[in-house]
Amino acid sequence: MTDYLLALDQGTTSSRAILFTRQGSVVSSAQIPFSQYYPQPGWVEHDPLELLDSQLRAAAQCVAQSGVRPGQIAGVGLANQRETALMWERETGKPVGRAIVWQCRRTAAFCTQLREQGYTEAIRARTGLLPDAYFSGTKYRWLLEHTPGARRRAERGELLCGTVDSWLLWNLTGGKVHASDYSNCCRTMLFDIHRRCWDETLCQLLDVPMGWLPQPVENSGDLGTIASGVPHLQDLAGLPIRGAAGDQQAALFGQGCFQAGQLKNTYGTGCFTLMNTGETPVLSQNGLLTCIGWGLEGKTTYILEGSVFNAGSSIQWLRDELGIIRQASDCDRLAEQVPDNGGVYLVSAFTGLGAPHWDMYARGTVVGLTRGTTRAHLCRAALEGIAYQTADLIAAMERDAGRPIQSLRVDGGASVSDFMMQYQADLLGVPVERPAVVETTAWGAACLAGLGAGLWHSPQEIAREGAPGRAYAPKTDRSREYARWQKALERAKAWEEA
Ligand SMILES: Nc1ncnc2c1ncn2[C@@H]1O[C@H](COP(=O)(O)OP(=O)(O)O)[C@@H](O)[C@H]1O
Ligand SMILES: O=P(O)(O)OC[C@H](O)CO
Repeated sequence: MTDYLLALDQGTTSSRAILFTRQGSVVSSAQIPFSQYYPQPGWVEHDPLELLDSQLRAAAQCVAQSGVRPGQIAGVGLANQRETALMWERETGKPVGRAIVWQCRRTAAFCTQLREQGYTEAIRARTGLLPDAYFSGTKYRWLLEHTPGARRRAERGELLCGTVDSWLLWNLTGGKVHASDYSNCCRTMLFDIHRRCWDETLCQLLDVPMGWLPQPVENSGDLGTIASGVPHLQDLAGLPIRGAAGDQQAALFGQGCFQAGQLKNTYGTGCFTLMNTGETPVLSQNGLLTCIGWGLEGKTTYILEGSVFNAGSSIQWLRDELGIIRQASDCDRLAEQVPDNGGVYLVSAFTGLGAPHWDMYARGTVVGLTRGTTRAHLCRAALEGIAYQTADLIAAMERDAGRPIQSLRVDGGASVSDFMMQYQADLLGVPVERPAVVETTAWGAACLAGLGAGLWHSPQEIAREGAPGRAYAPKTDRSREYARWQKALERAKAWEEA
């Protein structure tokens, strides 16, 4: 019986592989971290070979320890850190330079120039994005401009480029497939989300040759097979790759948000909130991004997306920089020891504020301190601060979508905080639902592969078995605290001078 699905989840700090049953139980998993490179302030790079090697080894280890024979695996699904851009030689497959990671700010000045030259609306109308260094397009441009001979070689077809999904597909298929799925393409600032193709005008504006880019493909279907000779994967040669998506969209899919209006928030280092808006793209009036969730059998599902740049990272700050907790879970324990926040608000704008505020010059702020403030109040303020920022994002989504949300599905490492989940439900006034097993990104990739392999015929047929998760019903009215939060937010805004 080919009843298993293998998900490869290539993330920003580690590569993971999880083998699932078709009912969604985890049979086996493996995780391998890799190096981060910070060659200059604000720059972040990855070594493409380290990414690949860690991912291949994780896959091999996961299957080897599972006791499942490769022949029992119906399909492989990929999920990946999005926007990270790289290039490699068509002939040898060797990477040319390092990958420029999504967090890297090296193209910020060029993006400011695009805004000043009045391109914001044209970019937004076609791509659903705002000109920002976050997206891949200006990273591709940078690679071509700063690598000797690259532009000439790219134009001759000697070099290929892509995001991490393309790099994995190329290597897994032994150089047969140069493609990128819609959910990754739409994060480049070069992709027309309405026509679902690369946009000639934007490619010209960013000086990126169109022939250099991978072929856009749907998120499920025949994406190739694992070639013989792929390092570490000799035993997996011949396995079909049947699904791929950017990790945040994969998580939305894995959370089962198939209906318009359903949304999820992932609480990790930052927060990523995605709402399914159905088959019509909704252009935000409130600073959110419009993207493709997935393309399946000719139908495109669109999403609204917003992110909080610093969420779980504020807990890391309390631990590593202030030293007032020893481990993240201490933060919850302390927060629960005080009856309220004691008037303390922590705005974690360490690197500015993302959607819906978009303030590059905001900075982290703690207000309301008194001589009675304890570390428990600070811990509580940090957790509340994550929930307030999520509430700000969701309020913007509700305005754009023109309807209130019914519930919020959550996942990610920081979603284990019971205190924060309850506070989130109180603030939003709707239930917050956390699945028992929170590896929704990998499960989303597995589901896309399962659809491509024919295990199910539509997303609605996918049913995950297992222990139910936990739902947090709203209990306490937090409108007074939320109003005070808005005041704290104003104190954090426009702090740094340009
Ligand atoms: N009990 C907890 N309460 C609050 N935050 C937590 C808790 N446990 C972990 N975190 C936070 O979760 C984050 C890690 O989540 P994870 O989903 O692994 O992030 P990422 O994928 O961004 O690396 C860290 O920033 C950590 O501070
Ligand atoms: O690798 P993650 O989980 O931090 O996700 C990164 C996002 O895809 C960036 O947009």
